[in-house]
Amino acid sequence: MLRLDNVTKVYRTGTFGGRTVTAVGGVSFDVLPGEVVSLIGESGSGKSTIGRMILGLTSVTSGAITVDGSPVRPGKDYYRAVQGVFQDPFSCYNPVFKADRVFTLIKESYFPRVSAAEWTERVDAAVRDVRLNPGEVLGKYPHQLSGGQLQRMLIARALLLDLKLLVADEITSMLDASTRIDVLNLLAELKTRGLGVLYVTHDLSLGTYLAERTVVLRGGAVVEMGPTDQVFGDPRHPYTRALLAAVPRLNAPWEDPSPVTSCLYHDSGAAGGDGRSDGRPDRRLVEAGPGHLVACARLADCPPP
Ligand SMILES: Nc1ncnc2c1ncn2[C@@H]1O[C@H](COP(=O)(O)OP(=O)(O)OP(=O)(O)O)[C@@H](O)[C@H]1O
Repeated sequence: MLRLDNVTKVYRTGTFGGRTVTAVGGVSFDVLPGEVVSLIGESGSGKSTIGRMILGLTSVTSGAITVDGSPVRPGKDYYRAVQGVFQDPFSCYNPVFKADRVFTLIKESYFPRVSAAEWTERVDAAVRDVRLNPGEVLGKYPHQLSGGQLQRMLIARALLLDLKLLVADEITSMLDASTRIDVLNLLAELKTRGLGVLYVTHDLSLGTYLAERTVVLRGGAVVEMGPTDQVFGDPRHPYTRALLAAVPRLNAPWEDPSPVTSCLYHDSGAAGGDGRSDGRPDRRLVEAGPGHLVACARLADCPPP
């Protein structure tokens, strides 16, 4: 199980690192085995930073990320269990080598003692698992394959390991509509194998398609999270409502989301007598229903995280 506990990431910027950007502030959520959780937010909300911290590609400033109770430890053992697939499949392949070199590298690192014949069988099985025909994709250069085929080969590569968690960061945004649905259905199948999937996207409709739970992120903090049907069927935070209102609908003009008339956080008394919290965004989440958590909707009245 993946768990983020009050995770914050502050980047240093500027010529001598004199300025800082809080990309993620006090985020807590988990992803259970066999569950797809979608992490939704607009550009710059901190989604990729969370993915990169889980994959050990950037450090955590404070808080903790654990997988099955162990902290992120970039290295062979960790990547045997935790893998990422990203938006642009072409950037993951060296155009000089055939695309199936991604499988060879996995064999060299993780399974050097597996015989060539057995490895061929395993690769064929993994490629078929992602609904590709080995005869059509193996032995080809990246430019001879489509984005969808390359993306599925990266998922097949992950399946060759003893994977527990897959971070899928905008993996369908460069694919055409039908290939996108194929890849989403594939992710949905992965969860039946007990794999946890963190599906990072800015596209609401894709997130709702396959995720049991949804985490809505804004400005590096969670504004609402819970069962997907609750978050999108009964959105309680104005930002979630605004996101939903912004989804284009055929024959329906765009409407402003309904104005904020109440705030669960303040109205529940969770803010204390003076209406202020200790500034930790996760503390500002209150329960709107079972497992359905909503942040303060009058952020201006609360101290910044
Ligand atoms: N290496 C970095 N150094 C400094 N600031 C960064 C760095 N990476 C990201 N940021 C900043 O952190 C914030 C969150 O960025 P992040 O890429 O995580 O957002 P995102 O939600 O994934 O956006 P997008 O959907 O556009 O990829 C942004 O303000 C971004 O400018």
